[in-house]
Amino acid sequence: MHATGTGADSTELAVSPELGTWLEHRSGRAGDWTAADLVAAKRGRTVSVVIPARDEEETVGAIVRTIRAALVERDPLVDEILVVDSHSQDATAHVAAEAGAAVVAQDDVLPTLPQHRGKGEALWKGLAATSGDLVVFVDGDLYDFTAGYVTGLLGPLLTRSDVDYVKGFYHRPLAGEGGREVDGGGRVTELVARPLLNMFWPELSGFVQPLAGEYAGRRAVLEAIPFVTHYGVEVGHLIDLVEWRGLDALAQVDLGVRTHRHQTTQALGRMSAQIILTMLDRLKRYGRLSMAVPPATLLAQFQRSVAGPDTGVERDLVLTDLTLEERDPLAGVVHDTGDGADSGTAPAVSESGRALRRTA
Ligand SMILES: O=c1ccn([C@@H]2O[C@H](COP(=O)(O)OP(=O)(O)O)[C@@H](O)[C@H]2O)c(=O)[nH]1
Ligand SMILES: O=C(O)[C@@H](COP(=O)(O)O)O[C@H]1O[C@H](CO)[C@@H](O)[C@H](O)[C@H]1O
Repeated sequence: MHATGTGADSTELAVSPELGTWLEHRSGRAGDWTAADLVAAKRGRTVSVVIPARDEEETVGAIVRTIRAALVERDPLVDEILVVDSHSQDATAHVAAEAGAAVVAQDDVLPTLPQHRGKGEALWKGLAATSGDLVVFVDGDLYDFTAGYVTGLLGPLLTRSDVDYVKGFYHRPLAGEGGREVDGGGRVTELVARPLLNMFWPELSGFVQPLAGEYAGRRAVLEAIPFVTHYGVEVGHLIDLVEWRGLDALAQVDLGVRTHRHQTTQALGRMSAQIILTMLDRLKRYGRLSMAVPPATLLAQFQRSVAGPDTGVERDLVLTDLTLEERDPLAGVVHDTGDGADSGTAPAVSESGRALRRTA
């Protein structure tokens, strides 16, 4: 493992031997597997792709069409594609259905439960509303998505039995009015998630893109872990899985380049706070940090005043409640709600989604 850098006393720096070994044998490339190879490796297992989508009418259709053409019609690797319409205000649901995906409104899945907002909620509902033995999560705001994202993520899961969860990684340009910064994307990753993971879970510091929105896992494992309802879902997964299954059950695959719709700095401020709160919760949960006073969850931000200065600082004060919410592992919830037609089956998703039956 080539590394650069010297310590304050000019000693050579190096990652731990465990991490060095992990990087060597748990990092792959999307090109390592062809769709045809993976179809042959399925051996009766099924694959679901879940796309969380809030206001993604511009991009979700092309993503669905790409998966359908390459991995349903040409090589039958993917058995179902579900877009979870996450309170979109645009034509996301229509565009996704036209492209050939099943579509379900987020709140129509397990409707008898209290409802939450957020990306993690959309993912958890997507898991509940699908039935594949392997589940691939793909963001709906990608501009240069290729079928290789899906085959790359499925490769380790279909060809190995000792890997439970695979994260994508990629170069992440930041495209904006000022042009394109080649590796400027992943701002919350570089400024928040990576430093904190290196401090508190150094065993996870080998993940090139710990917040990557493209990842896949075995259903039995995904249904056994909680899903933080907002943007803390990715970092929550990594921490919960490394604590439960160990680093060797996790892998990462190079998917090339990823460009996506970027959020504003203020939105990433809220995302950062959700990720920090998730990590503080896990530090406490796993006994790595005790806190005399729990962190406050009300975030105050300041925006250029629209309605005229009302805060004495000539800006509008924007308050957001970031109380950490998470879904319990799905496996327990499905049995507890018992909404299925008979004991142990998953509750039918509403008619706008898919009538799914899954035995326990
Ligand atoms: O409440 C939400 C927030 C986000 N998303 C989707 O989750 C993915 C990633 O979210 P976003 O693009 O906002 O995050 P970023 O990639 O900017 O970090 C996208 O497909 C969003 O449409 C969602 O389904 N529900
Ligand atoms: O990686 C990141 O820093 C953020 C923001 O990315 P950009 O700075 O807009 O490229 O994007 C990711 O983070 C979210 C929270 O984990 C994930 O849900 C997104 O899928 C992922 O794009």
